[in-house]
Amino acid sequence: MAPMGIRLSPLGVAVFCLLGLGVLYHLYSGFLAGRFSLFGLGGEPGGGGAAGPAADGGTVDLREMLAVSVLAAVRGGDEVRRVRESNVLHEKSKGKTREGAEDKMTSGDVLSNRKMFYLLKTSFPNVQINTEEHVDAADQEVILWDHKIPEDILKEIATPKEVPAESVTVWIDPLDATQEYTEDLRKYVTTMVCVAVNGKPVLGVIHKPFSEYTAWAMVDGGSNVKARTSYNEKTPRIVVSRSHSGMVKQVALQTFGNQTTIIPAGGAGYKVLALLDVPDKSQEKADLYIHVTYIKKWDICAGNAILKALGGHMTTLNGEEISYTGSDGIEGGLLASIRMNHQALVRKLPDLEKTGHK
Ligand SMILES: Nc1ncnc2c1ncn2[C@@H]1O[C@H](COP(=O)(O)O)[C@@H](OP(=O)(O)O)[C@H]1O
Ligand SMILES: [Mg+2]
Repeated sequence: MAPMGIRLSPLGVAVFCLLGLGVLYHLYSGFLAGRFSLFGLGGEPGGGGAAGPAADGGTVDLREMLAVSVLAAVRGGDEVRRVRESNVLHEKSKGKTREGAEDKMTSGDVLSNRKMFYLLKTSFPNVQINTEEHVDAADQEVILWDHKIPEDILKEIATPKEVPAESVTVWIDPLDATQEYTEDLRKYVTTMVCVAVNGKPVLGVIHKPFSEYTAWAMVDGGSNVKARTSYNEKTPRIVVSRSHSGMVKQVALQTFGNQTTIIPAGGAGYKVLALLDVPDKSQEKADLYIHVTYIKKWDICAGNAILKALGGHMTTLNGEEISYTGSDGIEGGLLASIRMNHQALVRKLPDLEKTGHK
């Protein structure tokens, strides 16, 4: 008999205990989940005060992401140079592009990809990374970043810029201009990293391994590269693909007239650098970059971010902004310009669907 005349039935006690256990389980599992999400980030439990989406993957600092992206592009570039200098490229075809060109891959692509991917993945485990080449999970490499931000970045970008990790998509091109790499046309080759936030290109790094030149920029942050002082809008020099050209020459001449100079060149990274003030002697200069065939986001995201940071534009030929999330490909061609009236250029260009110039 219980005190004060209350009788406890065995069933009531069992239900009460079960309810108590349920409440304890609920409280404790929430507590553990909170701790693990913080440890996954390397943060201190109880510190920070992050809210919203940060509860899942936490935040990342874009200035740190820029430092690691530059390091990744340089380390990948070292592999690209080493393989080229060894003259053993192990060239393979991944298949054909829609237009029937060989889609090539070499040991330079694979080894650079491995370095770049794991450096970024180890440093920022919670962000989505999309890369041109397959990553072999059985061939992992743990490369640790020393958490040093180079002086030139600190000088341009004075404070950290935190964004939710889940808003970030990284695009890696471990070797742009693979076709030209196999032809030993070294000046066209670049390695690239791009960081997009909510699909918008925000950080871009383009590295030329054979000239050891690196261009980087952050939208609303800073850059180590500038636009040139003048561009020819009337009869522009137009840089175009030499190996995936489609009807680009016809489109350019039809739009700007026969006085326009066409510069065929390899690599989307190289072609964006052609629009900027780049000290590298091997770099040709152009006023516009036009592409009409299908292209992938890792080829263009870094150039798009750099142009945007410097006040320029990269859009489809219809003038639409490109979103760097979701699918890999871009269907509507490309127009890249800086210090020009981009929308006026878009209006000048023919509609490729109607003219059949795709
Ligand atoms: N029609 C197409 N289909 C697939 N990839 C294309 C393409 N046109 C261009 N590209 C890719 O975009 C990059 C720049 O091309 P281009 O030098 O012709 O301007 C190259 O990247 P990779 O060398 O990284 O493969 C190339 O393969
Ligand atoms: Mg590429």
